[in-house]
Amino acid sequence: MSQPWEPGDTRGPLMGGRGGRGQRGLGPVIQTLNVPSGDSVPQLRHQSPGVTTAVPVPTPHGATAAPHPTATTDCVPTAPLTPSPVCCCVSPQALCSVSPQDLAVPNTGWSAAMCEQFQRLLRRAADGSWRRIPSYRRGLDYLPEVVQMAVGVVTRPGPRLFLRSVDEEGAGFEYAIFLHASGHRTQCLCQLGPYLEGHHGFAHGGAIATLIDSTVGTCALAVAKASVMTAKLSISYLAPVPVGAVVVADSRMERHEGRKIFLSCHVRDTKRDTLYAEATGEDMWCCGDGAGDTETIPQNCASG
Ligand SMILES: CCCCCCCCCCCC(=O)SCCNC(=O)CCNC(=O)[C@H](O)C(C)(C)COP(=O)(O)OP(=O)(O)OC[C@H]1O[C@@H](n2cnc3c(N)ncnc32)[C@H](O)[C@@H]1OP(=O)(O)O
Repeated sequence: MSQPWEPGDTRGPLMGGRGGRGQRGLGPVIQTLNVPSGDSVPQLRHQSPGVTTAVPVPTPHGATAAPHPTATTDCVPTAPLTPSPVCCCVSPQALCSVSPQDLAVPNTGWSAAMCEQFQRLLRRAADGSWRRIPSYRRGLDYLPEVVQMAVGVVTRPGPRLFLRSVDEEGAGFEYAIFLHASGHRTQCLCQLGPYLEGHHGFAHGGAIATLIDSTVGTCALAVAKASVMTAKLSISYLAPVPVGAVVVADSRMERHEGRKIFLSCHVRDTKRDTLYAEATGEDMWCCGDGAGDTETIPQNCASG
């Protein structure tokens, strides 16, 4: 299996240094939840040291999306990007009104295999059967339409999402989650970077668990349209995942009872030759009494 970096490969995050996301320190305050629709890819950022440029890229429908503003290009801070000692929730970018940066798009840390699979999944999504879910650094901006239903309009920055805790492109989790039109299935295309290594050359089991939990959790969120918590996760690790490998975690709802949503997840290579892990999970939505079938799952726990 090909690795995204080789020693001396200047594409790699270990050579590229920090700040590949175009931001350092804390991210911008989220002013709006109007994010790009799930099936368009707003930008592919090309990078040279110290410069991040938004360039248009083709959408899956063949149109060319306008460059999406980034904090780096449109919101250049005038102070060093270090967290404020007074309030950890305010950054130099906080006054900017840019939209949050969608990170579920190609960057310089994505391997050719990752880009190829991403394009394949975008093509598959073009008929509306799937859609790409934008992904942001902060959890509350994640799956915004679902979160908004669960907790109302978000007016402050959410906590930083664990999977987006590594800024260096390609070093940690690089991923894009696709949601099936049924709302009961998610697929996460993921490249596991070198900071996720456990045994030499292989991804840490906790990283695999994180990938699975996030894919399953996103599926549960989409089903419940409300806040959910993972109550149980059982994983069988069947084969080690090489660092740098591109995998697909495929999760679906199996059934639900009351507040519990039962889900399954399989992690495979992109050719489906290797089953790396299989898992079952139970997520519980965190308000209301629950219900016996999908139709009666509370659509808005905040008001129901
Ligand atoms: C926002 C953007 C995000 C954006 C991110 C989106 C994707 C990322 C998803 C990440 C998900 C996570 O990592 S979540 C973080 C990891 N998970 C957690 O921290 C959960 C910790 N556990 C809890 O908070 C709690 O135990 C809950 C919520 C799971 C359940 O507590 P509860 O609501 O008080 O329920 P309780 O009354 O005790 O029990 C109700 C019924 O459920 C059963 N039950 C209770 N707990 C469990 C359990 N762990 N496993 C099985 N069954 C259980 C009880 O036996 C009982 O059955 P009966 O008597 O009725 O038959």
